[in-house]
Formats: sequence, structure tokens, C-alpha cells
Amino acid sequence: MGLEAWYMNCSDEDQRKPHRLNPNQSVSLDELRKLGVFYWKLNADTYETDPELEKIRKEQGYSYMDIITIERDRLPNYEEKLKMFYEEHLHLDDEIRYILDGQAYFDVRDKEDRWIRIAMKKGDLITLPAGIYHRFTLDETNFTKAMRLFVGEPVWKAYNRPADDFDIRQKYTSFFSL
Ligand SMILES: CSCCC(=O)/C(O)=C/O
Ligand SMILES: [Fe+2]
Repeated sequence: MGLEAWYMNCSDEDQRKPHRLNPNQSVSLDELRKLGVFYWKLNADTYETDPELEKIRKEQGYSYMDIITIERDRLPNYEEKLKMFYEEHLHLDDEIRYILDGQAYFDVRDKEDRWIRIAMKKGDLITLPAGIYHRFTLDETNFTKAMRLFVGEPVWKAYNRPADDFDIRQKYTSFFSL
């Protein structure tokens, strides 16, 4: 199955739960594309030698890459980082993540400011555009290993909402007609 995404309910249950509406309201890749979110499915078992990944990196200029394992006891300051990742924020650059193992959720805001939950599984590569409000959480399996890609030297700085006056936010909203 391809990437699965859905509109979230507003319950304040554990962030790691799916938070689906009842009935479920799924979101297509086409709808995600209209928000500037792009997706590739790759073979994560061969990521070290995968020509498809190489091609994407070359074409998109993703010169930088590192790998982060998000798991208690593996990631320094695990609780603090997870809390930070789940604060609604934006970046000045695209966020590009490739899930090598495990799974996790990225949440993005749609044009009406509703949360869309994107279920990322092994082999999923996603790009979130600079200026989009989003957040990240592990799911109930509590483990993921992801490749972080970047054009040039990475800048991890996150700006929590509200960041509406930032140029990049204005650029994002006008480009995607929000
Ligand atoms: C899977 S990488 C950790 C999440 C992250 O870096 C980020 O910026 C989330 O929005
Ligand atoms: Fe982010």
C-alpha cells in the first residue's frame, strides 16, 4: 500500500495514537501535493547502494545526509526532543525525511488549518516545504530510524507557531494560495 494520510480528530489522547476521525477521512497524495508535500517510495533495505535514492539526491541537490534513530535509550535527550518535535513549527528550508526502519507520523496543516496525519513507514521518503506548519511524533511502536537530507549545510532551527510574519511563511502561503 502507498502512503496513508487522514484528517485528525481533536481529542487530547496520547499523541502516538492514530487520532482518526470516525468515519475515517483519508487524504490523497494529490491533496498533499497541493500543500507542497511530496512523496517517494523506495527500498530501504538497499538504501546504501540504491540508485533510485542517488538519482533523487542528485536531481534535488540533497548533498547532506545523516541518520537519526529515535528510540528511548538511543537518542540523547529523548523526551525533550520528542516534545520539541511535536510543537507546531516551521523551518526556513524543506524538511526531507526517509524512513529506513520503524514508523512515525508527520502532521501538516491544510489550507483550512486542519491537521492531516501522515503515516510514514519503512521506505517512505517525504518532503515538507519550507514555511509549512507541521510537527512530528513517534507512533505506538516507539521506534523509527530516519535519514535526514538537506540541500547544503543543514539548518535544524525550528520556529514555533506563530511565525506568520516570517518571509518564508508569506512565500509558502502565497505560492500555495492558502
Ligand atoms: C524524523 S526526524 C525528527 C523530526 C524533525 O527533525 C522535525 O523537524 C520534525 O518536524
Ligand atoms: Fe520540522
